[in-house]
Amino acid sequence: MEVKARAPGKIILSGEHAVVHGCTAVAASIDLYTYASLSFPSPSSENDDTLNLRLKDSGLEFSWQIERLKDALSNLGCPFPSKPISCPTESLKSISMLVEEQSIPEAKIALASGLSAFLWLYTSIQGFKPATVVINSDLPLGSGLGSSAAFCVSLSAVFLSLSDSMNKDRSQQGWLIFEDSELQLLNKWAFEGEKIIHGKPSGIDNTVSTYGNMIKFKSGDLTRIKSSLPLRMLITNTRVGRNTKALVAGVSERTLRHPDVMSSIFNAVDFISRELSAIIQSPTPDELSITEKEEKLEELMEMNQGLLQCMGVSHASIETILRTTLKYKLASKLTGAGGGGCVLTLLPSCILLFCSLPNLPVDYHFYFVVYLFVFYNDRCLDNMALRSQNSLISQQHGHR
Ligand SMILES: Nc1ncnc2c1ncn2[C@@H]1O[C@H](COP(=O)(O)OP(=O)(O)O)[C@@H](O)[C@H]1O
Ligand SMILES: C[C@@](O)(CCOP(=O)(O)O)CC(=O)O
Ligand SMILES: [Mg+2]
Repeated sequence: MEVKARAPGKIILSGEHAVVHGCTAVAASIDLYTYASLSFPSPSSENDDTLNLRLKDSGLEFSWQIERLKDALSNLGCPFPSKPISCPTESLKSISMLVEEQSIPEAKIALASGLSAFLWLYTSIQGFKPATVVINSDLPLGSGLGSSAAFCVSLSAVFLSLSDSMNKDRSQQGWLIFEDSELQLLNKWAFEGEKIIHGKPSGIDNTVSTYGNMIKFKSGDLTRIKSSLPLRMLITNTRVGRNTKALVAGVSERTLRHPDVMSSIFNAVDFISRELSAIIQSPTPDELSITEKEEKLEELMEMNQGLLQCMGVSHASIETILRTTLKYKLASKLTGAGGGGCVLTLLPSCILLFCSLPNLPVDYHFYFVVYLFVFYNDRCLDNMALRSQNSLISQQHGHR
């Protein structure tokens, strides 16, 4: 028996970091996914006493004897899929030891927190059953596109879909449909995984990965947003690696040193996100033309970037991209935790109009923009993949 699920990455249009401190942020899912599959061994299989995790992108494979897992995590008792709880400190210590025993190569040590999240989610939802889990991803890891959340959401989806908490009757052509309460449960579990990777996540990344589309998020509450104008964002990867946990901790330390200043900065970001979401949602045409709306969005993105600099999360590589795009009168901001990672650039409709002129190749604007970013770009997306349905899909093959 095998179950598969996928969960998308995201971009944050405004409000990263401030959202950790209770302010509003706006995020959208993107067309890059993390894929997870779970299979249980047949009774005659050789792998019936191990839990295996295969990370296809890094070419690494990890394996734990079920008895070893039971010894280390004996205090957990029965699995509790319908009651997401935070990993207790004692269990996290035991899990860290189980991860250390795997001797991860030094260059890939950042994966350790992902492995810990995996072990916590698996043992809490599925208990101590032998299984094989395979992961692969379109997303660059540690680049601000929410790979950690997509990892936790796709894992929670496969683990829950084979647990008693799922109603298996609601399937369409082999695809299991998650109803609202099940999505909520899965989002809560994914948040617990994110906590292990990030330390203090706001929950925006796992929420947008679970529900798809575009969302406004504040203090754990989500509001779905429908954009009334075609927003196109270029995503540029600086390829400077960084770690969200350290950046979030750095902002919290700065907040302790300068509480009043930081509170004003967060407050300003809150206003930016609220104004940005209002502009995105306001009907077109209204009193503002598309161009006027885009100009406002550009200004808000630039202001948000300035405030992120004040929080101490920009980076020389990000500043280089800001300067480069500014030469072409394009506005940019970092997305995600910053410190490297990815930068967003709004592609206004005047560039897009260019490509709809007769006799111009359809992809003209795309190549034009790619040309601008050729030195920096890892991946160009000309579309934010605004999804009309849940982006989570889980497919069952056969039955146990
Ligand atoms: N496909 C994956 N396989 C294993 N671990 C992953 C995967 N995707 C994400 N992770 C975990 O998440 C970490 C990156 O998360 P983070 O620093 O929050 O950056 P981002 O979420 O922006 O990509 C990785 O170092 C790893 O621990
Ligand atoms: C910085 C933050 O706002 C977003 C982090 O996103 P990412 O892990 O860099 O993709 C943290 C959070 O909201 O949990
Ligand atoms: Mg992350």
